[in-house]
Amino acid sequence: MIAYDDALARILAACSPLPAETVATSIALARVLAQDVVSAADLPPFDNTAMDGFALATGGAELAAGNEFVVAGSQAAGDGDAQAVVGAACEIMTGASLPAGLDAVVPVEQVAVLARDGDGRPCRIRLQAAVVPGAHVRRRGQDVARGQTVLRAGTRLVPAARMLLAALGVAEVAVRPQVPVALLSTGRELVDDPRQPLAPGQIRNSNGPYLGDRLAEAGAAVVHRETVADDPQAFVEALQRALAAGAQVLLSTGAVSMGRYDFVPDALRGLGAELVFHKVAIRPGKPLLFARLRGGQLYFGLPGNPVSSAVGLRFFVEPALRALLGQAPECALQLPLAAPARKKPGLRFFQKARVALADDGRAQVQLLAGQESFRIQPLLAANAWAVLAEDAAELPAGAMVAVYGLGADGVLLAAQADAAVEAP
Ligand SMILES: Nc1nc2c(c(=O)[nH]1)N[C@H]1C(S)=C(S)[C@@H](COP(=O)(O)OP(=O)(O)OC[C@H]3O[C@@H](n4cnc5c(N)ncnc54)[C@H](O)[C@@H]3O)O[C@H]1N2
Ligand code: MOO
Ligand SMILES: [Mg+2]
Repeated sequence: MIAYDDALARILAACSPLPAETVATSIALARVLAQDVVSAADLPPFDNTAMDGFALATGGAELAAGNEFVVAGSQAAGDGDAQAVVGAACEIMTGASLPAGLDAVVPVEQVAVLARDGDGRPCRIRLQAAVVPGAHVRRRGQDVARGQTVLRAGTRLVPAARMLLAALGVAEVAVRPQVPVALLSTGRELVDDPRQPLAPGQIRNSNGPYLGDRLAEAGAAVVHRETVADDPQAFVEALQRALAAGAQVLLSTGAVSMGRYDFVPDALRGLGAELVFHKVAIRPGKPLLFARLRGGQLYFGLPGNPVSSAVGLRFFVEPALRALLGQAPECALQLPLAAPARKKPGLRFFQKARVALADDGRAQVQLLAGQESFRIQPLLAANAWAVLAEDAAELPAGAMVAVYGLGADGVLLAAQADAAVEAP
């Protein structure tokens, strides 16, 4: 049995980033950048006004209230470059480029219109408030300067990133491919079809759907999915179908512990795989296995209990996916425990947890009731995983513990720490 940190180091040593591919930005949502994005443009692309009003030349000094201007010209969003009439103001609409020679904008609410032309357009105004140089002007390049690195390799393209790429006119991006993953559920007791009545001794396959959903969020594409009974030969055939489908990472659930039908380790050895480790000093999920297949593919044998398989995915598979996607390892938040806790020393515990706000408004972490690895329901109350160190035994309230989001896909725990939803 090895320690978690050792297990993780061995996994990461087996992972290098998948070769990059170029895709249209329009279809790149949730993909991970393989290269930095350097802006080829300024944003905003030209000086423009933030307010509807009148553009003025201040001459570099504040214009006092009471100043009067003739209004010559009108500039709206979409109009091209314009030249100001010397000494005159220009009517201007939000987003319009600033006529050359003008450097400040006074909002329409802050002027008195002294005269209008035959079409009702203002032709003479008086300032009702002082106007400073640069007022209400959005400068070219104020948001993004040309040549600036706006997104780093390893960044997931969330909607805000795509908004920026769209604003900059970036048509294509170099990204990592989604990691092709196969999902094998083992166990003759498992039933996949929710309409099929259960015979005595049968249960429904709950790990398969959970892992499939989480894998999609974590940047993987499930290329093969199969449920096999406790039959080593059927398992080997399923594994070969997974490889034929192009899987680079294979996950199985079940059949890795001490039982008569826990055939996965031997079946892998029979295929010439290198068993990198089997059994880790953690709870839940202790019988977890990691192997490299003959073709170099990564194999994770996740224990069958539902929460054990979830922990295996979150703390073993997801770090591997991040490495394959060229992403840096995650950092944990450190948050105080809401209540004292006890645990068995020697094992690292991964606990269903809820980050919530205490009365003083600070985030704290609550370890949920029902930590047994067969209990799915507490996962719904959880918004985080709390990790209790190997050497810890008695943890007082307020002790700092490492906290991770439910998935590694970058949801900020702070955002999840909403006090509105109470833990049961
Ligand atoms: N003598 C020992 N027995 C067990 C040990 C041990 O150290 N010594 N470890 C226990 C721990 S911890 C775990 S975790 C499990 C791991 O078992 P396996 O990985 O071999 O998984 P199975 O035996 O196939 O199944 C375990 C459990 O999970 C249910 N299961 C399996 N697949 C699914 C699925 N897709 N959806 C829902 N539930 C699933 C299965 O029916 C069993 O109840 O071993 C302990 N035993
Ligand atoms: O570790 Mo098992 O995963 O406790 O149920
Ligand atoms: Mg078993």
